[in-house]
Amino acid sequence: MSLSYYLNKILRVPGEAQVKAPVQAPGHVASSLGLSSFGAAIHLMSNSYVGSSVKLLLLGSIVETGRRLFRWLIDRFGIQYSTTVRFTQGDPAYEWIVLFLTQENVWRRSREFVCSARNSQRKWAVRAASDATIKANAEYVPTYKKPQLFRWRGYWVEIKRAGAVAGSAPGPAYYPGPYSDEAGSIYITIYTLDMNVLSDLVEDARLRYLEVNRPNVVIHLADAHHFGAGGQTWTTVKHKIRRPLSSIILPDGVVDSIMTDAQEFLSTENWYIEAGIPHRRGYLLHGPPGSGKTSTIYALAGALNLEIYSLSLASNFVDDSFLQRAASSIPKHGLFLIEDIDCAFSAREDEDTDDEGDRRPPPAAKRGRSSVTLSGLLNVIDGVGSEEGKLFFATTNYIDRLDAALLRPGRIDHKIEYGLATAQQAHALFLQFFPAARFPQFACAPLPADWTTTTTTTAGMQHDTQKEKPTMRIDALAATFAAGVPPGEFSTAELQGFLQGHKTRPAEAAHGAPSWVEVERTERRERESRKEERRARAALRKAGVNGSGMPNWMVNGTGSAPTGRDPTSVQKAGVLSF
Ligand SMILES: Nc1ncnc2c1ncn2[C@@H]1O[C@H](COP(=O)(O)OP(=O)(O)OP(=O)(O)O)[C@@H](O)[C@H]1O
Repeated sequence: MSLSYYLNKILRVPGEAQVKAPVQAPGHVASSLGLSSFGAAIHLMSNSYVGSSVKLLLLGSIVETGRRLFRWLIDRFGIQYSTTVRFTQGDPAYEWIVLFLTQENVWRRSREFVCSARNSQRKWAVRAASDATIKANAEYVPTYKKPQLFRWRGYWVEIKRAGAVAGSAPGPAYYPGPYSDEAGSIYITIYTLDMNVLSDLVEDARLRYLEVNRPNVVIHLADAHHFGAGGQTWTTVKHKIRRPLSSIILPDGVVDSIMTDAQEFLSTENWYIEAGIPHRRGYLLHGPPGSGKTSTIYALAGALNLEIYSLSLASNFVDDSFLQRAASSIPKHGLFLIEDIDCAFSAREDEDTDDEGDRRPPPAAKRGRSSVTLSGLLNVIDGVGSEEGKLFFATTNYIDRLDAALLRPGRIDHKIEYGLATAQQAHALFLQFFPAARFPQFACAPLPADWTTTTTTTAGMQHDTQKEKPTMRIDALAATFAAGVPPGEFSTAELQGFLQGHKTRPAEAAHGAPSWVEVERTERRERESRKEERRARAALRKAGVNGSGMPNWMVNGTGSAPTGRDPTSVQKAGVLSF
């Protein structure tokens, strides 16, 4: 037989046409197994030149077959003895697993990082530096470009990621593997047959997340920057230190009433089910800017242990479908917050609200046009496609712009009005800024004239409070401050801004309030007169009159002579008289 026949026999590929060889029964079976070929090959190998070539060929075939067999075994093993789960960025479970991986120090085996300046949104960051001052500045985000194995409770777990590294600038996928089209996902594979191990891992991750975030309020924001990647809506997470409810200064009973109502709602789910009433509760906080609406909601969420899902209808990327998806992806007992809810009411957006003395900002609809329609908004509030058990909060500076359909009970169950600071609020705010405990020298004021200054430190901070001579007790100073600020004229945020400028000088703050009020009033008057001028100029432009007092069509031929129009309309603008 020829050499080509033997080679053909050895290297044949299943399914490939074979060179026909004479069949020799009973060696037929051995022949079909390739044993006769093998024997012949051995025989050939004894010939020096041909033999070594065939040996090489044979060796290569064996190695390749072994490799394929190994791959096949790994694949089968992987399919049968592992469970893979995907965590998508934007889902709360993604946050749990990110923290879990960071705590498990999986990054230690990473050899590729993205270095970036530290910021509050980074989730995968590792601050690997021995010097604490350096640590604070830069962070190293593992790319997890290659899958990594780690041990958890005796199980082998593998992590892969797809898409950009969380917290890094959007760009090409860092893991250009089979999942590269799915931005911002983490794949966890556990090598076990037991599904319970997977749920145990996820639960472990969730508990760690709750523990770490105990001192914080977690706020999920819908961020247009990331919108589109995998259709996620809640893509940005912020952690704010919990603010005590007592730090919200409102008329007596206001905060307590919201808190009690919300607590009752959360604890009476069965009652809602039995009564056939959807288990949700809506609150509307309305009033001028800087009066504490958002702060109240954050403080409540902290006290009730709820995560906030917040979006503003003034964001131009929010439309009905986005709103629907965002609402339906909020987990049970999440607090859904819509800021600037008046923005959904474009019907009345063109009304002129710049009345003299109206210090509110332009309506949300004017600041950023929302594509959300009233019916889209009502559907979301009614809970179409969303989990029940949600607290819904909305804020607005313009309650009069809201449609009656929105305000009906069942959608908005509780309306809370916020106002500009009262004397009582000014007094309380002053005491919050200057607690007697931090200013002990004011406790027994007035002091003798020969009182000398000393320097003390409180909680590691050096105060120069003693530089100010305590002539009055703190509570007396608070009363002086409250008397110096006219009630209902300034927001709490404005008073806070003034007091911040006197952090360590309570007496100066208290006695300086009246002159600050005068300065503020002057500035407001100036702002108002500038606004008035702008309004007059706009009216002129509308009427087709230029700066010379002559109609445009008379001076430069632009525009057209007013025909059939009220001839007094220009005069009504208060500028022309001809
Ligand atoms: N009633 C208040 N009690 C305590 N702090 C307040 C109060 N009102 C305002 N502040 C302070 O003023 C700042 C702005 O408050 P906040 O954002 O809650 O106001 P807002 O009413 O939500 O304003 P906007 O309508 O512009 O959203 C915060 O730093 C907050 O601490």
